[in-house]
Amino acid sequence: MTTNYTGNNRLQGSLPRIGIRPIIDGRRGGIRESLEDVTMEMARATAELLTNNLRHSNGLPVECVIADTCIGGVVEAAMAEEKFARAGVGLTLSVTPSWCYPTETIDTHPYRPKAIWGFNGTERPGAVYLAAAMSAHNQKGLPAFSIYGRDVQDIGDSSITPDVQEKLLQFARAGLAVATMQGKSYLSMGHVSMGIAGCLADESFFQRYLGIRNEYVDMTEFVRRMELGIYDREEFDKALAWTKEHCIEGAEVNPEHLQRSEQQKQGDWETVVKMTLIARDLMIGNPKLAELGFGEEALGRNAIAAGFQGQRAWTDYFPNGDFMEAILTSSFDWNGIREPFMLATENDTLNGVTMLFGHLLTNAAQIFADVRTYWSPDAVKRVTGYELEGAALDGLIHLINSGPAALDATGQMEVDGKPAMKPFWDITSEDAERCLQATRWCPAVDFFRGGGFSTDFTTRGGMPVTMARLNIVAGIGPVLQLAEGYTVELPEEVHDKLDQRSNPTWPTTWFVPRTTGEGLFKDVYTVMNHWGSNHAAVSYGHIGGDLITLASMLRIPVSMHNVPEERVFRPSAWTSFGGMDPVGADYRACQAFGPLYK
Ligand SMILES: C[C@H](O)[C@@H](O)[C@@H](O)C(=O)CO
Ligand SMILES: [Mn+2]
Repeated sequence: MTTNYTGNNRLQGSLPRIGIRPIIDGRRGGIRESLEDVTMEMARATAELLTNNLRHSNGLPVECVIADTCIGGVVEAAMAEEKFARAGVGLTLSVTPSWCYPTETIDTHPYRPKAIWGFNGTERPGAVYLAAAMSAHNQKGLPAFSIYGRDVQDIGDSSITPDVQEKLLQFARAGLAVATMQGKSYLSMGHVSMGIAGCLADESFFQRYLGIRNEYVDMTEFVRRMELGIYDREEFDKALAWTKEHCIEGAEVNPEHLQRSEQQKQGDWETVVKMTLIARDLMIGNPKLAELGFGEEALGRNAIAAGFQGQRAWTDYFPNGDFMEAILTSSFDWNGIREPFMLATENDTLNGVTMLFGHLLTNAAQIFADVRTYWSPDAVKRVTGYELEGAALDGLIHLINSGPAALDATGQMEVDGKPAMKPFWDITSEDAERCLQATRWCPAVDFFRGGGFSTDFTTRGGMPVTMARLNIVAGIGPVLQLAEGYTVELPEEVHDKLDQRSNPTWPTTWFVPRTTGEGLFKDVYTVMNHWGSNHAAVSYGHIGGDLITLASMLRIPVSMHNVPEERVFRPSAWTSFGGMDPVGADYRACQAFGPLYK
């Protein structure tokens, strides 16, 4: 399989760059001159760190743009701003080892994420500037992130200490996510699925918090395109052949009278492959369609995320979207290894956004899941006779989407010998093949009268993951909740007994959140009992700190998390909203500053 960088970067809009702003004491005749080199070196070192450690989710390198001069006053600040505007800078990092003049030099862009690294060296009062600049940002209502290393360094020491590196990268990952979403679309294919409120696209939320435009297409568009052949028919032939070779049919669990004939199933395979091509083309377009005479369709909808309603209007008659959603959210298909798409089942727009957050922060595929069942140790013992042990000692949560999930979630890829979900550029064709081999495609069950093929696999245990969900609550607006934890594996016969009670043809991830013995993380049951929706998006790694940083940039409060304090990184202003009560301060700050794009 080849690695294919053309994935989703047919999206319009430049990939955001990071602006680096070297700030300096403007006094010439000695002071400024003595600082020029060391300040510009800080900028170069910062740019090198970011470029070497960050990539856009489509695999392209993240570029930094350094101001042409050190910024000692308002004119040089304006010159830098002009350069950044031309270069598509979406977030800025100011760096300085010395005292400078805050209101003359800070980044006053109204919504662009911004941070300042004040060098901890006492030859010059860099930290004094940092605090004064933060005070200016806070007085002006332009929240900014403060980065200050713990140990004093000698002036001229151009190394970036690990604690500063961590903060610079955490800020940059979240800031890139904010900037990447701006100006893109969320495409609803269909509308509300079975009364799920998350399907209601809250345009005010998308526009004012994310800068994302809502686009809509009726599901009949799939019928039009299939019947009129508005898809790349050569690719279809290639895709169908690949599907027949790599997608192994699984158990037929339907009763006789509901089973579809072999002929029907062959037709269903063709339909679901076409649906996959069409959904992708609807999201990001396809120049091949223009060659077929369909210029408008070739453009797509510039969708960085989308949802497919599926149930029930479509699935009561046509094959369901499980294959389409599973393949598109995976990091590979018949064209090779590529960036996964963010495609929400049942068009749950809020879970789709949560998937998008996780994807932009990790660059990996995301799991869409129903949060279906909490299994207590007693219940597992009663039903299976098995005593839960190890990480599952306190019980476990059955995450199982109603049919599809990214094949990356099989956990067949590894990092350092452990199950993982990797950015597509680190995935090998052997990884992809193992994921496919660990998956069975089972004829759809009775919920889906029109047939289709659901994604049956069980995630390997031992993977660090973060479960999250964006909710919208009247009177507050968007609220994020998250739980870091691990996947766990049950003995096969135990899993089968529990799985058979649910829907054994669907994808299972057994999840145990990290609990603290108190509050919302008192125990596993409490986490499930306070989950705000039927769905969750699951990312690889413990990314709760990054999600908290991202949420603060978007002014979205976090209602529930189990992230240790040292990984919680928000703008310095949050402290003034009651740093002794961080959760309340978060709510008060988000309320006070309001949506990022107002
Ligand atoms: C098949 C069922 O209708 C499921 O799709 C339904 O229970 C859900 O997934 C609800 O989120
Ligand atoms: Mn669901």
